[in-house]
Amino acid sequence: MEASNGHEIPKVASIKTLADSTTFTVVPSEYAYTKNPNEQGDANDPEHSIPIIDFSLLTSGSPDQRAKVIQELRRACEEWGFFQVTNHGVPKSLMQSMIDACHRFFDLPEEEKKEFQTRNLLDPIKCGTSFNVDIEKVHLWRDYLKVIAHPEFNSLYKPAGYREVSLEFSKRTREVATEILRGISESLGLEADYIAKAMNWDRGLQILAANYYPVCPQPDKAIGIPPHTDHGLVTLLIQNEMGGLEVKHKDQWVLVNAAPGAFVVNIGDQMQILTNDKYKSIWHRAVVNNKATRISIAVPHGPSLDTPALPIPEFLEREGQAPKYIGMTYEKFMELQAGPAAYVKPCLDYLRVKHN
Ligand SMILES: O=C(O)CCC(=O)C(=O)O
Ligand SMILES: [Fe+2]
Repeated sequence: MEASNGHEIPKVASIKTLADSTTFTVVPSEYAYTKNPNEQGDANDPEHSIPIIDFSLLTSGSPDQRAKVIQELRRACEEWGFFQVTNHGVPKSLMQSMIDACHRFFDLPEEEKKEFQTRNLLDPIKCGTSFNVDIEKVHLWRDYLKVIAHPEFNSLYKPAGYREVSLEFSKRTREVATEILRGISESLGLEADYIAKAMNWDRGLQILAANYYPVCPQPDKAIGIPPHTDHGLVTLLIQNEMGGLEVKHKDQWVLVNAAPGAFVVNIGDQMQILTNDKYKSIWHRAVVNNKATRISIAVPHGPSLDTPALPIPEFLEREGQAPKYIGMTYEKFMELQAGPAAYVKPCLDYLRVKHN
């Protein structure tokens, strides 16, 4: 970027560099973000805990057990849009290795990360800081690394071990996501593979999106990721020992206390479209802390890029509903979400059918 006097304006440094470089006692003004204290949920309220789905009963339970879990899944999707998945069979050690590999990437010297800094949304590998430093008003206390793992597997060649670990992690996570999608399909009264077929899941997008949140001297005055919804069908998330994911539930922000080794799963925008608002894509955010670096890996799974999601006809017919959304390819939708339009109103609102 160039200023009017022709001088280069330095790009915003990674927040890691900034946080490592000085002993900050205050959040720099470019990062100042205010949260509404009245919306903070009570962390001790037992009601404020996202539902737990026992994955083993989906795949190897008796038909009765499976039917019961599908009911629980339906309730979790309707009432929360977020749930934890336990007993999924992905080894804790693999999850930990994936977090460690991403940590080693963020720890590379800034010079070595530069080659992966790009602005193009769908580049197979990209790293950067904040969200959209060119247009945003407030910078986020977060660096990221996004690698597309499906339909084509991509990988970094450094740090050592990243390729092997991310290949195994992306495969195993995708298997879990596929089963969850089957369960969600059934919970809507459809064939288990209905959504996968309609969304061209075999060519579907899977992104390994790692977030790095350094220690912040004033956690209440900055934000890791502000309120947003995820663009895909379902996102599966893991994190290191530091919490920070908050979910908007009944107008309050609820901190997700995930069991160690569990996946945190949430419904994305494409699923809200398919279900004509029955399963909503829930607002969530990442807060930062003043104790230790937090790393999360969000793994959004979506349709193939050329597939437009539309409310499911069989579902509409059964519910006697008119479609609430028009179609847009997943690629166009992602572009919309990454651009200035997303600051004007939620992206789903651009697709809502207008009734006169
Ligand atoms: O770090 C987290 O817990 C949330 C990450 C997230 O929401 C995202 O990457 O979309
Ligand atoms: Fe998210």
